[in-house]
Amino acid sequence: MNTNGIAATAERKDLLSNAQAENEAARTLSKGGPDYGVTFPLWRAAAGASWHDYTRHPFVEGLGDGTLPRKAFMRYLVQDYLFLVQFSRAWALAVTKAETLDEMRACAKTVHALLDKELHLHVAICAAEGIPEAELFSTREAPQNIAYTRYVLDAGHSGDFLDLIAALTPCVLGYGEIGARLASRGNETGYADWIATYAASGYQDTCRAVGSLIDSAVAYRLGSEPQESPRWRRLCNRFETATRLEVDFWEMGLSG
Ligand SMILES: Cc1ncc(C[n+]2csc(CCO)c2C)c(N)n1
Repeated sequence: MNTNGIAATAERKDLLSNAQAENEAARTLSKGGPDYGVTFPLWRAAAGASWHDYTRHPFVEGLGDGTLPRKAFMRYLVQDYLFLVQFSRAWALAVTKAETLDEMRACAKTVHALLDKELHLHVAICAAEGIPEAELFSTREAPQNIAYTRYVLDAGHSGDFLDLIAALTPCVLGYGEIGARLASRGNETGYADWIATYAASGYQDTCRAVGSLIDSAVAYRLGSEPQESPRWRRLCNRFETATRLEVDFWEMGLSG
């Protein structure tokens, strides 16, 4: 093959991969979002309109088109710092509720990522706005923040690993879905860094890893037909309740 032939093949491959990427995006949209495994899409479908209210909330749309007032974003971000502190505790609880070493490792990794990466992002943005970390830590928690984080912790304390994971899932995978969708619109907004954090391939990989953790945890405890288990409905309820608490969290950002 001459060099032109090689170039033409490379170009065709590019065209093909673009077409594949577009097909993938179209399939993703028609399904209501990325799958991240097999359990998550079932829980998402069972949550019905609540999932839409969470992932298409006006706060989210404002991030996407840049119309979200900075004051609302900062109110959200300061509360989110406190939220992440409680979520680190919840993932640490998941380490103690785990039943396999792989589960323990996956949850411990998330605790580490939260404490050593995600929290720093919030601290850096707040520092740039003149809010020091000590002030963040001593801010009063909003009732919506208390309701959500303590609901998740209670799901873990009163239930088993699956109860806790079902309550943790909307947070992790919902942000993956929101980030991917907002980034695919390609708007240049003041919130591009926030969007890029969750659209990044690193975070999308995390979402797939968490999706696979959920699938294995469900199969390990409920077998190959989990939807037949008497526990299935309760897990769907946990997922939906956490989803509704995410909606309230966005509302808190817009209030005041
Ligand atoms: C209200 C609220 N919900 C979800 C997230 C996203 N999030 C929370 S913890 C975590 C990492 C793994 O658990 C991610 C991505 C957030 N920051 N704030």
